[in-house]
Amino acid sequence: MNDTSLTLMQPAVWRILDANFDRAREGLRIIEEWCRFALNHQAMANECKQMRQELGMWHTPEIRAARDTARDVGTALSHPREEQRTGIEQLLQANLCRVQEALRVIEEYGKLYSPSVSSGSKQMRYRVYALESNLLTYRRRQLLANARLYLVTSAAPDLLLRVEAALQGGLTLVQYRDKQNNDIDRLAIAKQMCQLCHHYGALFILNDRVDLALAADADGVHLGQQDISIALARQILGTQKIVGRSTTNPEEMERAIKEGADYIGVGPVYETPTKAGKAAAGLEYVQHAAKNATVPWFAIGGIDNTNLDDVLKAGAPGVAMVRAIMNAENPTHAVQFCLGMLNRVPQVGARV
Ligand SMILES: Cc1ncc(COP(=O)(O)OP(=O)(O)O)c(N)n1
Ligand SMILES: Cc1nc(C(=O)O)sc1CCOP(=O)(O)O
Ligand SMILES: [Mg+2]
Repeated sequence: MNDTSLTLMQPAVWRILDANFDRAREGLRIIEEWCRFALNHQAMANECKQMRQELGMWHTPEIRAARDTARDVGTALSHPREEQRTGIEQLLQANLCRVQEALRVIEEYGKLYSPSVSSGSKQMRYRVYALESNLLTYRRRQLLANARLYLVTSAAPDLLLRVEAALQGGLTLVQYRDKQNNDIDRLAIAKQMCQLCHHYGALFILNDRVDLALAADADGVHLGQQDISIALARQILGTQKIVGRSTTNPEEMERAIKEGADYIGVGPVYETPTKAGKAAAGLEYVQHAAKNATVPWFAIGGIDNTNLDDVLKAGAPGVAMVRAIMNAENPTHAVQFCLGMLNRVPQVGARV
């Protein structure tokens, strides 16, 4: 490229850089506010602030001077989706994308302006990817720590409708448990259920199958005592995903926690046709968990609204249910009722 053509295109390049420095900084500010005021997460808020300051240094007066808002044909353009965000997750995601796109533009057009700005922008884009992954992991762990009711699904002709009804009652944690479909159907259902859960801001966990959890981009997997090790599941899924483990006695609980389970199932509290043949561990095991568990845990097995109070009195901070929700006439009301009871009992100490 010769000097003349460079001079001719310079105002356009500077206008592009100016607009994208603004875009990246604004997006970062929106994410920073959430990290600071909602998550109270100093490290993530500081990372956003530092990136904004670095962008501010690259955004020199000469680039700012190229701004020509009056002639900008793009100021009135907005996508209908920009006006409507259904939840905080979507809002954060949209702004992370906005920052990543702006940094990519700066990286490319920056090559015509300053190689150091271009390469700095590329490095910053990778920092934003890391921030995105940290934010997602943090949100997952928070949702898990705060979840008190866990729906484990059973086969139903209107499975997704029932899960949606339960989500409408305020459920934030769902496990897809399917012992009868083939893998093609399982994966298709898992993907749909995952989307549904995320639409309602809930976590989606897959029972047994790490491979399908990965393929469906689930938030995690639930492993039984006969399934693969927690370490191997992490190796396959990555450190950001949740790995839960069933436990039936104090030894299994201790081992699951030592092996790094993110949460444990504690049961069966009562014998249940959903898991026929498995002896009840009883309320004594719930009491043991209440004293000893150091990760989030859910009492499971035969729990419904007739005995929930006993399970809560034994010290369970959260419960997992199949029939009480899946077979309820109205899953929304069933969830609301159980959450009402669960929330009457204050959370004693930290669950994480
Ligand atoms: C929350 C929760 N706890 C325990 C179980 C049981 O898991 P597992 O022992 O693998 O048995 P199946 O569910 O596979 O029959 C669970 N699913 N969820
Ligand atoms: C899937 C499962 N796991 C259990 C365990 O103790 O590990 S009990 C259970 C079934 C729970 O079903 P319901 O709520 O219908 O009794
Ligand atoms: Mg299992």
